[in-house]
Amino acid sequence: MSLEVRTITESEFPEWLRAVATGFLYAPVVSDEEVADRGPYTDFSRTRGAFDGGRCVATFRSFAQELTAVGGAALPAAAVTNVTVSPTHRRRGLLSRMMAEDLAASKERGDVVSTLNAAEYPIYGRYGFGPAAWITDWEIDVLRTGLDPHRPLPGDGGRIDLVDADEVRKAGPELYERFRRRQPGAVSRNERWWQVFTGQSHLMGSGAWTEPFYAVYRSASGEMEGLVSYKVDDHWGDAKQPLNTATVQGLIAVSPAAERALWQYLCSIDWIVKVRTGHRAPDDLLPLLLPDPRAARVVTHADTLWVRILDVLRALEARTYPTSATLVLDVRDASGLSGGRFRLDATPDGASCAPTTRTADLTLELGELSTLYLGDESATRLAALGRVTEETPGAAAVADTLFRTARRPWCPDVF
Ligand SMILES: CC(=O)SCCNC(=O)CCNC(=O)[C@H](O)C(C)(C)COP(=O)(O)OP(=O)(O)OC[C@H]1O[C@@H](n2cnc3c(N)ncnc32)[C@H](O)[C@@H]1OP(=O)(O)O
Repeated sequence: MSLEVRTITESEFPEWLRAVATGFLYAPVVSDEEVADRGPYTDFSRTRGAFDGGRCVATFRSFAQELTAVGGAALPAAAVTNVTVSPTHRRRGLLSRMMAEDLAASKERGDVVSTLNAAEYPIYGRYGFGPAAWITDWEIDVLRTGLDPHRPLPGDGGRIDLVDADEVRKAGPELYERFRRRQPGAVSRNERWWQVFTGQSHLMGSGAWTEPFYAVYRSASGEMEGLVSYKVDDHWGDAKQPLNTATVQGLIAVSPAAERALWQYLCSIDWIVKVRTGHRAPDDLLPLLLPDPRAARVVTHADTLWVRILDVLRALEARTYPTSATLVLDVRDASGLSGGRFRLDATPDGASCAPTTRTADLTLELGELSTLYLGDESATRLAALGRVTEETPGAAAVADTLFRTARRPWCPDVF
């Protein structure tokens, strides 16, 4: 029997969610509560499934998102998520079919990029995605930091306050908007994101909810500049010494002072001997905020945000460049959606990009351009790996002066 790939109807949503649970190896049952909870945040015209008879055997969904480009522009993005194919139906091209349909629809809609978090590294490169932002998680050995536990409060006139979930839902979104508009690689959050963050709604497979602690930093003028959510385990040593670990669920700050104050606060709570930071930017201020940076040990370092440029011209014009240069890029895209030869004229005051017949300076696959886009990767490094071809000697170095950024992009969210 042939497999039908199509968008689903609302009445098929419970069966589709069961297929998601199956693909992600969660218990393959879905409660009415979950269906009711997620329905309003699911665009069924962008929710695809593959059906074998009446059974859903593959799932794929995209939703409207904004991605912050270098310089702060909010790019219309199609965020891809809930990608599964049941173990009985893998390696028959179902993912490729659903992806091709969604990418074409997103391009048609006018989205500039597609984004996703890849479960496994080898899956998405073939579709033009490239890893564009990475994360690092640290574990801080609090007793080795060199921070003075007798001075836990910010020394800058600001203050730390514990708040409850209601206040987080009220003030968090505005704080996050300020943060993401200045953070290349950050993505927009919807209302459901805040519901999940504060326990009003639950992600599939996330286990029983326990209420975290929430603390905010307010500057001397009273403005909220930072928010942290953390949970603490209950672990005591045999000799009755406290050995608790605080695990950060999220820490967002719009000033270095807020960042410093919140880490200092976490490292000064009695009984806590370890702080696990959660996903931070690889060049986070954190280790260097500690008198002894070696107290922070890297526990995870991994690609997180994958980007697939849909519209090269608009993507290149939307970001900023620190210097003036012209570069002709021959961008290969096997899908036929986004490739071509483009001339980028960049200046610090703005950039223009247009199709061209001029000889290329660099030839590269779309996925490599997507990897370079947020400034986190070096064209010189990709050229050394044979993944970017220099048609004009020195063109990779020119690309690096244009694309690379002083601070690394960061996407704190998993979606
Ligand atoms: C954004 C997100 O939601 S990430 C979550 C992704 N989902 C998962 O990891 C859940 C478990 N895995 C799965 O459900 C499936 O294996 C999927 C979705 C990853 C792949 O679905 P499939 O329908 O098997 O993929 P499809 O048959 O279209 O494969 C296309 C190509 O990708 C390759 N491929 C697919 N999955 C993988 C993988 N995990 N690792 C390496 N290569 C892969 C296939 O071999 C095939 O290569 P080919 O064209 O050279 O033959």
